[in-house]
Amino acid sequence: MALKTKPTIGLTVHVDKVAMADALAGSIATTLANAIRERGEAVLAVSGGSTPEALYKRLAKADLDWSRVCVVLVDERWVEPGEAGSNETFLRSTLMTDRAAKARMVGLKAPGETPLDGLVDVTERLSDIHFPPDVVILGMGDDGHTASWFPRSDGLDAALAEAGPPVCAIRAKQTAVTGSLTDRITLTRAALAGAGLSLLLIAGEGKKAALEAALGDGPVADMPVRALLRSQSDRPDIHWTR
Ligand SMILES: O=C1O[C@H](COP(=O)(O)O)[C@@H](O)[C@H](O)[C@H]1O
Repeated sequence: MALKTKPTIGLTVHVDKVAMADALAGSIATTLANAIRERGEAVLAVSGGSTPEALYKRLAKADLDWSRVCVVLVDERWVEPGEAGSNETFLRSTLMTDRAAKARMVGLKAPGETPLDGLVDVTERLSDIHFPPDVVILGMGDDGHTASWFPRSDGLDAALAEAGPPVCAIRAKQTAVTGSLTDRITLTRAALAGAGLSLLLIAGEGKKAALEAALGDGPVADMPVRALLRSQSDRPDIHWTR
């Protein structure tokens, strides 16, 4: 059961991650099905992280023509599939199972020492994908990053630009909150803006405090999720659970 609380924040609270999954899987599947009916295909952009795991496993069972769904990663660490931290590996073992195994998945890791080296390949890979996606599932870090839009990172301006390429390289700065970070590649705000359904999923008291901070005053560069929270058109629906 989902309870609407704190209307100033606009946060939907769920009792746990399974309840969050049950509450959201239906509207995600319906949005994808509508896109398939209208365009013949649907695009689902997905984040890694621990919060959406139950949702992905639940969504994988949805009665949908998954052969017409393209699943694209929102962001990726610059590691090979199978290596620690790979979002692609996480998605293959959670979402790309059951009925959803028929979907096409587009990962963001390409050959190259760094994300900048791989950018041309990944941009080419994304060239036949319909942007904005029909559904975007985002998470948020304690530092206020979403996707791989890290505070004060090299590449953040490109990530937050309202027009431009769909993907960019990110080199995050090490902070007390995040520790050391692997270089990342991420979809940009330009790619994600205007999605049919945009969801920001967060879990835990720490993330709730981070959300409250992000909803307060301060530079976008300090908590890049603010770029979306302050947007009239691209503000995601926010869902929280313990
Ligand atoms: O670093 C990342 O973390 C966030 C959130 O992760 P969670 O474990 O709190 O759910 C995720 O959305 C993002 O894709 C990832 O790069």
